[in-house]
Amino acid sequence: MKALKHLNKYFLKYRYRLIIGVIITIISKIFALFTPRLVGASINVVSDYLDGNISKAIFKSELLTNVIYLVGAAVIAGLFTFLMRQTIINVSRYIEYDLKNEIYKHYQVLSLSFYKSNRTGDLMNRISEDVGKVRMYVGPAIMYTINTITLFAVAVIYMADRSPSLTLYTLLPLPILSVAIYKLSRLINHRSTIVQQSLSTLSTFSQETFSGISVIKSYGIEPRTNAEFETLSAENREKQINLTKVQALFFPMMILLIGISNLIVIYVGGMQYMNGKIEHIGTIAEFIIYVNMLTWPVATVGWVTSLVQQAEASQERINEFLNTEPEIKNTVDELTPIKGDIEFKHVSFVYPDTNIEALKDVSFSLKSGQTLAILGKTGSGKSTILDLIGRLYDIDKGSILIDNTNITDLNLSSLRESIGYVPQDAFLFSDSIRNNIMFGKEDATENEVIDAAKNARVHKNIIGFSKGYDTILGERGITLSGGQKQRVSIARAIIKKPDILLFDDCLSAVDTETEEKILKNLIKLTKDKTTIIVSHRISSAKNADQIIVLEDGKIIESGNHESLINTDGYYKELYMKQLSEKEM
Ligand SMILES: Nc1ncnc2c1ncn2[C@@H]1O[C@H](COP(=O)(O)OP(=O)(O)OP(=O)(O)O)[C@@H](O)[C@H]1O
Repeated sequence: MKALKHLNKYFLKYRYRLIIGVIITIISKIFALFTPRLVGASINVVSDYLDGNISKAIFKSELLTNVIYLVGAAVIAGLFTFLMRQTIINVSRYIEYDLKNEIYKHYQVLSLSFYKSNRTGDLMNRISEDVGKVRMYVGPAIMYTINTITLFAVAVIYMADRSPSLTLYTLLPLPILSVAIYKLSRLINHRSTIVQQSLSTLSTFSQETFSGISVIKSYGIEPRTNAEFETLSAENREKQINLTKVQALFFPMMILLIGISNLIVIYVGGMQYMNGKIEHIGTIAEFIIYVNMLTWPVATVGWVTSLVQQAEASQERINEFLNTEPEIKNTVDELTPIKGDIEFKHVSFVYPDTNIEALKDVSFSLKSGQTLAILGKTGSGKSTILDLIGRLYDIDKGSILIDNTNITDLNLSSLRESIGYVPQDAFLFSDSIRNNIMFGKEDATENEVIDAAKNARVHKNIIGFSKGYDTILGERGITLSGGQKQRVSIARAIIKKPDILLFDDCLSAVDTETEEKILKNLIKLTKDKTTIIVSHRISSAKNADQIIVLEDGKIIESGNHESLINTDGYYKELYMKQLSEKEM
C-alpha cells in the first residue's frame, strides 16, 4: 500500500464528496436490508392465518402493509444505490482525470534523455492503462468495501437478533467463497495481463506493417507478413481461450457456494424450527434472502483484494516516472530577455545514454545578428551544437555563454522562447497547415501566416491544394513531400521572429534553385538575428559571417567563405566538388 499513498492528496481534495458517498452507501444498505425482514414477517402472517391465529381482515391488512413497506424500502434503497455510484464512482473519475493531468504535466518537463531511454508505448501505457487500474482502486474497490462492511454489519445484527446459531451456520461457507474468488481473480488478472501483452504485440506488428506498407509492397513480402500475423494471431487466440477457461469458473463457483449456503439454511433452519429453537417459519425465508444478499459482497472481498494489488503495482510504475527528476532544470525565476550573443568556450559533451563524445573542445563566438554556418561529415556533432544552445542537454566540460551569461543562469523559458528551431526531420502535427505554421506563434494573423509561408517559398504549394491553408496533414490528411515539409517547418520558425534562429540541415530536400530563393529571403529576415545554419552545401554556408567545419566532434577549419576556399581542406574540397556538379 506504500505506492498508493500518493493518492491520499486526492482523497483529501475530494473528502466531502467521499464522506457523502459513505453516508449514502450506509443508508442504501439499511433500506436494502428491510427486504428480508419484511418477507419473513409476511410469511409469518400467512402462517398465522393458516393456523387460524389471526382473522382474514387482519391477515389482509398486515400483508398489504408489508407489501407497501417492501416497495417503499426497495425504491429508497434503489435511489440511494444510484446516488452511491454517482458520488463514489464520480470521485474516482475526478481522481483519474487529476492523475492523468499530473503525469502528463510531469512528462512535459522531463528532459530529452528521458524520452530517449523510455519507449513511447511505455509512457502511453502508464498514463492510460495504469491510471485505469488505479481508478479501479479509487472507485469500485472503495465503494464495494464500504458496501460490504455496511451490509455485513447491519445484516449480522439483524440475523443474530433472530437466531445466533443459525447465523453462524449461514456465514460459515462465506470466507471459503471469498478466498476462492480471491485466488480466481488473481489467476484471471495474470492471464488478462498475458492477453494484454499479446494484444499489444499484435497491434504493434500491424501498425508497423501499415506504416511501412510501401516497403512491404515494393519488396513483395506480403505473404511473409501475412504468415507472421497469423502466427501472432494464433498465439493470441490460445491466450484468450486460456483466460476464458478461468473466467468461466467464476459464476459456477458462486452459484455452487450460494447453493451450499441455502441448503445449510434450509436444513439447519428446518431442524431448529422443528426443535422449537426458531419460533417462526418466516425466519428461514428471511435467512435465505440474507445469504443471497451477502454472497456477492463477500465475493467482492476477494475481487477487491486483487484490484488493490493491481492498483498498487500500477501506481508503483506511475510513481517511478513521477519521481524522475528532470535533468534540465530552470534555476532562475525572473525572466531573462535574450539579445543573441553566443559563445562556446572549450565545450566537450558526451551523450549520457551512448557514451559517445559528440563534441571535443569546441570554441567559437558569435555576436548578436551574425550568421554562423556549420559544415562537416555526418555524425560530426553539428546537430549536437544546436541542441546544446537550446539547452536540451547540459554540458560536461567548458561553458556556453549567451549574452555573456552562462546558459544555466538564464531562465529556461526565456531561452527557449528566444529560439526558432528548424529540425533536421521536419515534424508536422496531424492538423491544418495553418495551425502547423501558427504553432510558432499562437496569435499570428492570417497575413503573418501567409508572409511566413511566402518567405519559406511554400505559399504557392499550399494554395495549390483544394483546401489551401486548411489542408489537414498527417495520417488522415495529405502527405507533403520532404521539401514541402521542410519549408512549412521553416515558416513555423520564422513566424515566431525569434532572436536566435537554428536551421538544422533543413534545406536538404529542396532543389538548389529553391534553396537559393529561400536563402535570399532568410538573409533579409535574419539581418538582425543570430543565425546558425547547419548544412552539407556550400551554397547555404557561403554568405555566413563565420563558417566552422567539424570532424569527429572537433573544429578542424574556421573562417569565412573567402578565407576557407583559399585554404586546402574539407571546405575547399567540398566547394570544388559542388562547383563542378553545378557546371555539369
Ligand atoms: N540523442 C543522442 N543520444 C546518443 N547519441 C547521440 C544522440 N544524438 C547524436 N548522437 C551521437 O552523437 C554524434 C554526433 O551526432 P550529431 O547528430 O550531432 O551529428 P551531425 O553532425 O548533426 O550528423 P548529421 O549530419 O548526420 O545530422 C553521433 O555519433 C551520434 O550517433
